[in-house]
Amino acid sequence: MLLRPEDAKDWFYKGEGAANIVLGYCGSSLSLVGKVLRIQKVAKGRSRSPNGCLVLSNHERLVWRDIGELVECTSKDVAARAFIQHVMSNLLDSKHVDAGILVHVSKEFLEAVEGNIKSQRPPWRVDASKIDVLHESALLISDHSIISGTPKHDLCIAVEIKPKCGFLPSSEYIVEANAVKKHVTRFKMHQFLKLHQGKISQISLYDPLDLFSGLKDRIHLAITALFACPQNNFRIFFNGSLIFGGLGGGLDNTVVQSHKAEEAIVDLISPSGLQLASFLELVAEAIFRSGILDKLLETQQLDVLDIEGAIHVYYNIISQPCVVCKNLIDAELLHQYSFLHSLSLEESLKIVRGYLIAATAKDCSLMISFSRTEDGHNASDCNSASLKSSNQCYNYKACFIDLDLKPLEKMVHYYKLDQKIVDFYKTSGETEGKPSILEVEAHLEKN
Ligand SMILES: O=P(O)(O)O[C@@H]1[C@@H](OP(=O)(O)O)[C@H](OP(=O)(O)O)[C@H](O)[C@H](OP(=O)(O)O)[C@H]1OP(=O)(O)O
Ligand SMILES: Nc1ncnc2c1ncn2[C@@H]1O[C@H](COP(=O)(O)OP(=O)(O)OP(=O)(O)O)[C@@H](O)[C@H]1O
Ligand SMILES: [Zn+2]
Repeated sequence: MLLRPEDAKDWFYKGEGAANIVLGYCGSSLSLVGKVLRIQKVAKGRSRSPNGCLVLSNHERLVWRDIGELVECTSKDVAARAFIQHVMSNLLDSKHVDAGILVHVSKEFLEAVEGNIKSQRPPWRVDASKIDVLHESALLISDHSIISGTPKHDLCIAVEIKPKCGFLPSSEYIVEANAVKKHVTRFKMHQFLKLHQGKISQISLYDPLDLFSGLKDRIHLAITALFACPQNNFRIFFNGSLIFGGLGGGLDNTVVQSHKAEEAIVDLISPSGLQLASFLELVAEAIFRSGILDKLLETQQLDVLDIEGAIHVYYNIISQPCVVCKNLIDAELLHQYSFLHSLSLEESLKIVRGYLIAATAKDCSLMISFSRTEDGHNASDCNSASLKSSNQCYNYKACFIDLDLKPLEKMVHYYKLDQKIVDFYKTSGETEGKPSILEVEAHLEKN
């Protein structure tokens, strides 16, 4: 399949993250109805790697050497697809993962799309990046914000949740000074840094440990907190269009969040038989029943040593002196880390592979779409959830998105960011259950 300039009018802007733009389909081709197109972006002013170049570095090819299709990739799309298909899909269950298929896209098609969607993209995203028009392929994926086959007269509501890390690390390689990491979630600590950096205007009370708890009431609590402060962790779609949450993947550029928006959501949702509160309850019910987050948590826990351990092992792989150990004077710590540096290459590769897979699992999103069951019958590929309060049964379908491979060279960034988050939390975060100065300031500003 080749998409030509005359096809561009059938694709509309659906959203974007740091690396990709996602388009929805509004044309009439049966093979495209119910699909989205995920197109790669390139940072403005940054040159792209020429076609034909291997996507992975030599060290990355070592880490992923068991996955032949991945190591030989000369296109990011092919690599993304291979990683999802051969790694993430096995871990998360293929029924919740769609690796997509590659379609050819002409330069003229991409240029036409770029022109059509420009006004809908968040300005800061337009300033930072554009569609990579020299890229010859894009990924065609099922649109997870709708349930295909939903009768025309019925409605489909979907949520997108970016759960982030759902466990507290317990690695023995976490230094005593950072012991707080074992008690406070990374999400919470990161909130304080983001507030300080002006990336968010309010601390979210969402607790990933609630969402991953496996307990219905705590899951419900988490969903309610996400709704109260969605940032880039929560969105609602109505018949495939975003009605609540931030457009463009930013942290705090929420398009619909006012009280009015809440009313609008209620209006929109009620024809499907749901009120807002029941809808949030239904989301919690689906997560609880499906157990879909159990596998995500297991995959996140492939990060066994925490970045404070994995960073040393990373230096084994790239065969360079460990920058962390170089700056250490504590003999006991040096001794502890010398064990990590004595690991074999095979053991080191396994640890770093696990860390990178876990990093993908900590950053992906979950989309759950709902429609009413017709006469109590389930759609063939859906599960169902019902609400005690309304006695109404709903079909739902849950899928993971954004399962991209993280670059090996990001390990150093991960280490630095981790230290920055903890250091900042220790100096400015909550102390002994009392709100921090930052929280108080944010509260005062808001009121
Ligand atoms: O490091 P984190 O936890 O802040 O995660 C980054 C995300 O920030 P978040 O805190 O979720 O707002 C960040 O999200 P935003 O761009 O802020 O919406 C990206 O998902 C980034 O991944 P990548 O660089 O695009 O591969 C994410 O980077 P990775 O750490 O997943 O590589
Ligand atoms: N299969 C899909 N169905 C429906 N909507 C989708 C799908 N894939 C992506 N989207 C929408 O497009 C947005 C951007 O997609 P995605 O997260 O894949 O981009 P990204 O650039 O890889 O993100 P990141 O910033 O995490 O790297 C998502 O947040 C979601 O709202
Ligand atoms: Zn070291």
